[in-house]
Amino acid sequence: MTNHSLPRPSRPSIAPPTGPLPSLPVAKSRSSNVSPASRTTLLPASGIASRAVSSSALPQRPIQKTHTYSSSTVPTLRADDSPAGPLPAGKTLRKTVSIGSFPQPPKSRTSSHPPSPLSASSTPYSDSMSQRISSASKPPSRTGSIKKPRVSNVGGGRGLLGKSPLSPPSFLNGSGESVAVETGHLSLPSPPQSRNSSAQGSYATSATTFEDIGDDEARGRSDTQNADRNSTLKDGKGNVIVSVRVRPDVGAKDSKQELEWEVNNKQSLIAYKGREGGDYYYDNVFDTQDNNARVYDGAAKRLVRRVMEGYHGTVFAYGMTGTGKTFSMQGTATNPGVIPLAITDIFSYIRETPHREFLLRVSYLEIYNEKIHDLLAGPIVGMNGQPAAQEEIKLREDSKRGVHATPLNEEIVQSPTQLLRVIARGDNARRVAGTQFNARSSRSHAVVQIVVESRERGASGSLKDSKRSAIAPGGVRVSTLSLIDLAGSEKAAENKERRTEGSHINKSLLTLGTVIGRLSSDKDKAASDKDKASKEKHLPYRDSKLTRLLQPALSGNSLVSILCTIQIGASGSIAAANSHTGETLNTLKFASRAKNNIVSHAKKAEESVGAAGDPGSRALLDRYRIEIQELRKQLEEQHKAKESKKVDEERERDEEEEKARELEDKQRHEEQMLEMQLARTALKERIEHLNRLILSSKSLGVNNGRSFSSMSLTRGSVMSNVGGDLRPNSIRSSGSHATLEVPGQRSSQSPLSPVPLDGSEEEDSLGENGDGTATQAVQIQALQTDLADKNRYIATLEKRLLQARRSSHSRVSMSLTHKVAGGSEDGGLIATIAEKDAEISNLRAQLEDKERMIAALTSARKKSEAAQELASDGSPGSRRTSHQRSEGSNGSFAKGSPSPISPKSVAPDPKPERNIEDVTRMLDEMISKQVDSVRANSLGSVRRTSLPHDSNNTRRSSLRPVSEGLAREAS
Ligand SMILES: Nc1ncnc2c1ncn2[C@@H]1O[C@H](COP(=O)(O)OP(=O)(O)OP(=O)(O)O)[C@@H](O)[C@H]1O
Repeated sequence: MTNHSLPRPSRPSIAPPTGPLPSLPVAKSRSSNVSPASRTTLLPASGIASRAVSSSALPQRPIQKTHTYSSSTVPTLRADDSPAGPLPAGKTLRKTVSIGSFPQPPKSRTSSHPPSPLSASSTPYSDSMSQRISSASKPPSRTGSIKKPRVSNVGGGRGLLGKSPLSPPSFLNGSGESVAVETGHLSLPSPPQSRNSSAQGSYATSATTFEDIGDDEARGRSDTQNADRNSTLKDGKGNVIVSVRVRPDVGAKDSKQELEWEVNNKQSLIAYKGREGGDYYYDNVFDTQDNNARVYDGAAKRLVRRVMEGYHGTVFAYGMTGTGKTFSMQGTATNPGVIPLAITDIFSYIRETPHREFLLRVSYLEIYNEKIHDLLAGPIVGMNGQPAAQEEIKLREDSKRGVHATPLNEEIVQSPTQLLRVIARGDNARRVAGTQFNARSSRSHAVVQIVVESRERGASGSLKDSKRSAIAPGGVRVSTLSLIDLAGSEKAAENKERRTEGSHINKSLLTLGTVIGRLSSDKDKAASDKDKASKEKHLPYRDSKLTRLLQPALSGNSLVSILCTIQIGASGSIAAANSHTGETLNTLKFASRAKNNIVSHAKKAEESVGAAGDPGSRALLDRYRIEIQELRKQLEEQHKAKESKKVDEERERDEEEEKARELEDKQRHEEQMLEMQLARTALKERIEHLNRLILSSKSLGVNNGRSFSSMSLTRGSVMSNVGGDLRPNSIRSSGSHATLEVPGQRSSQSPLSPVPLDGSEEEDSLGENGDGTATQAVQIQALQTDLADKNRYIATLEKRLLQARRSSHSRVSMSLTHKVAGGSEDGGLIATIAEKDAEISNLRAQLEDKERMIAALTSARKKSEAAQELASDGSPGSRRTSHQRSEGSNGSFAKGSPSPISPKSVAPDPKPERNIEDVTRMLDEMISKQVDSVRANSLGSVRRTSLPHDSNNTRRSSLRPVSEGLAREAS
């Protein structure tokens, strides 16, 4: 039987402790001492296993890799060393509550169950002995490593993992076996495994479910062990993983020490063969060859995944100073530790879970000299510019958040790089100092806390949709991953500061050990004692900040993974080596107690719905969602308000435009009315003038072709309305005067306007001497006045027309832009304009007629004057005529009696008489024409809109019948 023992490592760089190290608070009653009585392995003193093959000698990866250290003294395991004493049959060593999905036992192919160490009391030693012997008698392995047969009894101490066959399966070793199988040990370095970055490929330790058997196989675990663990697949589930990592030695090695230790990572065994020795089984044992990736895969990967699924998880590294806690947690650039690998996995998980959305926030604190410091707070500058102290951070507890430090910076992170950067910032702020054992010793406990919030995405599950939807169905799940690098226990340093730090560190670690040590009795107590206060009194969580902070994890709310780091070899004095060994044993015992005592009831965090409204809620994701929803609502409201304002403005604008249009229409209408009124007035005035003219002409007898003398004779008849031969000249009533609406104009402009209709006008019209000469002059004067009136009127009309055109142009251009149904109105306007034009041209024509008439009258008068002059040159006719007229004035003439001035009787020259008659006839025609036209115009204006406006001729012709009718009516 040959065991290959490793050469003792020399440690030139790290001097062994010179004095006794302060022992960790290990409850002696639970020590894992292996009772000599129960420890059945009887190793010959010479049977020291040593590494027969150097790691460099064999290029291939060994099937097994166990570093065996031998000791001349064989430790004994006393079953009665257990604080609880020998376990009664069926008594469970640990009460554990597990979740189905978290740690499950490994799958294995065989089912070889070694006897439990506890069975030593109930099982004949011979059984185990025979097994060990048979095991030992197996042919040597490929490397020829033959290990001494040993009995490893762990049952006596709770910290050790052996069990009675009566006891239920252990979380750690499945069936609770205490493996005492001798195996060949290969001291070959195992090549670093390629790390599976996917969270899916993780495997668990003996206490956890193996999801990737291939990984386990790669590790070369023995079939036997896998089988043992498989046997507990169904019933052995735990939420606590305890791993031990052995730090490689550097420099000189203590061969004696090395020989006393056996590290078997395949069996997850660490055996100490010295005094108080024993076999220590854990979920994982990482030897000196294992890199950080392997440590992470074995100790933390599964837990990290569970945290992403909604469980709380705590990973902490515990061990003596300089044993590699920080190295394991942080790692190096080429060998990243648990923290960076966990971060990578967190983001891998998020990528692989598209149906959920996540929010990550991170905080980083340290407990230094029993004070909490925020490592992410950055340097604080005081009022005087000097660095100031941080606000005191306290630990508080509430139902929602449990125990938590406050106030503490939390940073929301969105990428692995960002998260790593935040943590690196905290690392830089952490207190480290050179100590006797570690050039960069952590002087504080450092806690990285990553809070994972997650919630189900919307129904469609697409990122886009979920971004759009304000609130996805379901609540927010909040879980926490705590990654803790504890300060290492250390002996009192010479430096005062280090000593103070060390005392605080040791005190908190002592409290931690005490709490974990009392957890088992707490479990028993829990059933009967529900009182929290008495429980807390029993468990001194409040004795240190560290235990207070770890309270949720230790009291079972969290999945726990404890990585204990040890260093086996220690150079230096015997005392130092002994102290070092004692310290290592303490660490191992702590690990065993933790595994045995910590009971995790970890449950998936509830999805909190509606917690967002609660300001104390941790679910930032929900709060953000609500905030986003509210902001969106505000935005929509603002948008709506803006829209309605716009609509109102538009409506107001429309109303204003409408009003302006109406006003404009009104103005236009008024203008039109005014124009019409003016036109009407002017027309009336003209009619009146013309009427007066007609009256004058008729009273002169122009119409009936009589001579001026006969006209003068008929005047009296007109007045008296006597004589059927006489025409009723006075056809105008005073009503026509009443229609004149511009009296000032009329009275001032027209000399004929105050002409009464009672016949007095005839006095004027007859002239001074009543011989017709004066009448002609009066007529001419009247016509000239009328002409002046017409001119003025035309000027007025033209002015009005111009104004009307201007306003209509502007209106037309306006109405073209926004008028929908203004066509008829425009047509009317245009028609009005055309009508006015026609009227003007008509008036011009009339004016021309008048001018012609005046010219004719003037020439007639001249001729008449010439004729009179001739007559007065000796002709009695003229005097007679005058005489006859005077006679006539005194008496009445019979109808048809010859006129004294008749051409036949008295006219010396028939030519002038003819001329006068012509002129009279012409005037008569013109005047009657004018009267017709004016009357037709004045009456036709009423029907104007329905009349065609194409030309003056058309209008005149169309009006004629009306004027004729009127004339008829008048006559
Ligand atoms: N497994 C390992 N492989 C290689 N080097 C290691 C290993 N573990 C630790 N070391 C080295 O040992 C030294 C001390 O390690 P580390 O600082 O991690 O110890 P520690 O336990 O954190 O000490 P302390 O409690 O004083 O902080 C470091 O230089 C580190 O690189």
